[in-house]
Amino acid sequence: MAGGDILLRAHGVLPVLARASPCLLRLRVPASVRRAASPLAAAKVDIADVVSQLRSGSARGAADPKSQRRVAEDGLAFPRAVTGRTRGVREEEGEGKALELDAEKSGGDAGGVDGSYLSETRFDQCDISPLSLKGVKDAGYGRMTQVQEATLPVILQGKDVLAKAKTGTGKTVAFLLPAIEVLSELSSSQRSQLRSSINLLVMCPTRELANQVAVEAKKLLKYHRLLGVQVVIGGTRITQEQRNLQANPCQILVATPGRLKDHLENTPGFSTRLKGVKVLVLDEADRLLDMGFRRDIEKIMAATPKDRQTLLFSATVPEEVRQICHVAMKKDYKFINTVKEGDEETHSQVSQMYMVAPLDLQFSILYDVLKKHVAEDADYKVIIFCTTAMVTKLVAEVLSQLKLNIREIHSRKSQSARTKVSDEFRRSKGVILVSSDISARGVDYPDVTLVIQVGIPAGREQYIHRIGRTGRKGKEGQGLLLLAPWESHFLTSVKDLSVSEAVAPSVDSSIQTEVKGALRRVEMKSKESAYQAWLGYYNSNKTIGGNKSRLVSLGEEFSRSMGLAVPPAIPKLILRKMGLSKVPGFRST
Ligand SMILES: Nc1ncnc2c1ncn2[C@@H]1O[C@H](COP(=O)(O)OP(=O)(O)OP(=O)(O)O)[C@@H](O)[C@H]1O
Repeated sequence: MAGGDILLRAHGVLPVLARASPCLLRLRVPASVRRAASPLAAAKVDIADVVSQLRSGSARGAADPKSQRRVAEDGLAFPRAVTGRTRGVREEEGEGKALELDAEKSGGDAGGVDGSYLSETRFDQCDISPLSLKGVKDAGYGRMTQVQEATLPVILQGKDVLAKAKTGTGKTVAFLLPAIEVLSELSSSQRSQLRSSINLLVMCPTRELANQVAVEAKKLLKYHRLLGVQVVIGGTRITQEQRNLQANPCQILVATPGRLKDHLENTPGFSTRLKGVKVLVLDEADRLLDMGFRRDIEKIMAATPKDRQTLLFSATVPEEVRQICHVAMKKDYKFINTVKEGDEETHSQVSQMYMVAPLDLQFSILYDVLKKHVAEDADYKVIIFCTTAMVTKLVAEVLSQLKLNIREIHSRKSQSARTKVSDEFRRSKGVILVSSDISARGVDYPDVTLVIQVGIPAGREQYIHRIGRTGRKGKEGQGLLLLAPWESHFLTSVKDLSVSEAVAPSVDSSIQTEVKGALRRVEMKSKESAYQAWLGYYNSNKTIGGNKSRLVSLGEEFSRSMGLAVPPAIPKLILRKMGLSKVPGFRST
């Protein structure tokens, strides 16, 4: 087999499965090699083959001096010597033509194990106030990240900005810092006119993310005595928030859309306060502008002044968002894209694998992969993403029964439980977080070693955001997407990313026995709820939900994977809501 055909990287989940020597696992296949072939087109590679070729040096990994040089050229392993503007940043004005900035000089990835996600520019070389600079220094930031360097001057010019940059590369500071500068430069007469108004409004799709943004804002505001930040999020008592908003009105508000709309409709004086908005930020803009949030966001935007400055940030900007972003921004907005053309939207230092296995083996495979990962890395920190809240609960319960150190987070948990688990996971190592998509975007948990996605992700963007919980700030990470054979069509939507196939391990019988025992100990109620939620999720999937009789048999397969011989009955009302009441094969209560 030619070395160039090898797509499996030598670090990641793969070695766990291959039981390969750990020293080999640090070898890296450069992006140029991975890009040279389509991962999905590649034949399955025998793991022993890969390991032996890497050992003999015939595989084009970083062990080969030539490819080491190539790695350096790609900017993957060594810092690039750069001066001036951020390399590879594409700036585009409104609907106008793309402007390539020094694109020919740009290397490969914006990320790298050595910190090359940072630009050459230090914060103290920028036009920011001494108060902000002191806050930035205290936060421990010396050099700007590439997205910060690229967006700061444009935002300070007062332009609306749509910015795209890879996950974990500092987008929060990129919008907060210039927005704080805009506020701190308001003259004292403007300030007194705007008294008690909200001048910076940041919208986030999840509560955890809103809290995190507020924490980052507090760091930057440390020396800005006149500016304060508040958070309004769902799941907390609105009356308490109303009292806080009244007793201590702050100029900066971070919010989730539903709760903000609630305040707009029910909190006296709130809509007047929004008339003072100078800067509006949509963090995870593509998510906020999709159908789930769009109505709330439009209502909120309509309550803020038309001449505000608007900033849209995300790691993914699908074409549909480009089409509709004029709804939020002025015509001459700038699109700043720090993901170089032809580069992948995920990080090259994250090893991405997919594995296709039947549902009834997936709990055993999951347990096997986790056990090996835990044994290999004492500092393991894993996130497992599941399709729905109730499936998340079930997976967490099964894995807890298997004596793994599990935490569970999803929308059916109380907000206080969510906050507790989130804070604990942020601080900890040696722990596995089983999560629904509430942790998919934005949340910045340091040093996540492995992200596992079980079942088909809601879309390509969600896959990218979920995998982005690892490999942050240039660190290495691993990702595994576990699919059933009938879910493998999803792979076409990530075919341009370096997702390589890993062969499912042959799980030994002792693991299967342990898993069966664990499944028996999980309450029937959890299985019933997971089954209903699972059906709801796949029923609304365009490809799978289209064929109802197939959905019945897939549901039976899922229920068998939970150890049930017969699928649970479903309340009539729920079947009706899912549009499944007339489908033969579902039992109802
Ligand atoms: N200039 C900097 N130098 C070093 N670290 C930084 C810098 N700016 C931000 N960070 C840190 O980088 C981490 C990632 O930042 P952040 O969460 O804003 O990333 P992001 O691009 O918004 O990611 P996502 O796409 O997942 O939302 C945070 O821990 C943040 O404190």
